[in-house]
Amino acid sequence: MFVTTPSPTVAAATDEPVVELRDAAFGYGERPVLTHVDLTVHRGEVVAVVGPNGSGKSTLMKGLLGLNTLSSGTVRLFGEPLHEQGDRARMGYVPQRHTLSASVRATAEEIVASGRLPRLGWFGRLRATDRQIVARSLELVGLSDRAATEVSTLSGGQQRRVLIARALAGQPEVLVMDEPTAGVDVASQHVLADVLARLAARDVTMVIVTHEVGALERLLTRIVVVDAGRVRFDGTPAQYAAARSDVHHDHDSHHHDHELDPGHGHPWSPVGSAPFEGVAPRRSRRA
Ligand SMILES: Nc1ncnc2c1ncn2[C@@H]1O[C@H](COP(=O)(O)OP(=O)(O)OP(=O)(O)O)[C@@H](O)[C@H]1O
Repeated sequence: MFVTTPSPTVAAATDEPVVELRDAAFGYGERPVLTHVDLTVHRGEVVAVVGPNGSGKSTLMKGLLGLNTLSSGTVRLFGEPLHEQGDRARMGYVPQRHTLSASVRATAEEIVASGRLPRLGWFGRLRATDRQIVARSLELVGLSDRAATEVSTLSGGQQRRVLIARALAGQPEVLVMDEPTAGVDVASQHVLADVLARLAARDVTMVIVTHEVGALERLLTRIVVVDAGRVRFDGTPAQYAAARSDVHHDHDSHHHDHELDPGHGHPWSPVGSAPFEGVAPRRSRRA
């Protein structure tokens, strides 16, 4: 309900995790891609999930949305087992590399309105409140003035923002985003970071797969490192920076492995761009 009425009272009333994974294993067929995942997300947190290409980040996101096979362990959403979760709209999802095809002939407003579908009543018609929520979602991503624009004429960054607005229109309680800033120019990345900061200020819980931690550092409460199908680290940005500098120190003196380095020298790696230098310790959660 954050678009019209942020619900801090709900957050204050319950300390129950919104997402809770215990020893979970996820995959697509017989063999799990990710194993032994323990992850707890509380209301109001902004969690970045980082790691090398192919390490299992998207698989983790799909796993907590129930979009792939849970082969062992448990996933609980809002205190209930995943498969008993009746209201799927409580989890919003912005999938990876999803842009709108050039052949889509629809305005930004129409695309965002489609995100309202899970919330519509029997007759499936947009009511005045739905239209207000659609308008508010466009406003949150800074695209009110493009509501009537054909999406195919928008830039890649603007299209990503339309897709975020579409997810917001469903009024999810948790927003799961798979690389929302990937493939857009630096200026658009900053605009997207501002959009996410606005959502964080409204206590929207977010789990964000990203290769550009630096652009989001000011709003993160936690960083989770996934590598080779396992969660290797889970802590605050300050703990992450400290752990990484320890590992690097060890490496400099003893040539140890870069256990916490999600980049392993990948060009996108936050390592080297010093994303966490000088970041003050943050609340581990907002709620
Ligand atoms: N639909 C699928 N069916 C089978 N295997 C898959 C599927 N999607 C991903 N995989 C495999 O799961 C592993 C992890 O992939 P995943 O997409 O989760 O990694 P990632 O960390 O998100 O990578 P990237 O940073 O490149 O997006 C890879 O070995 C990949 O080939």
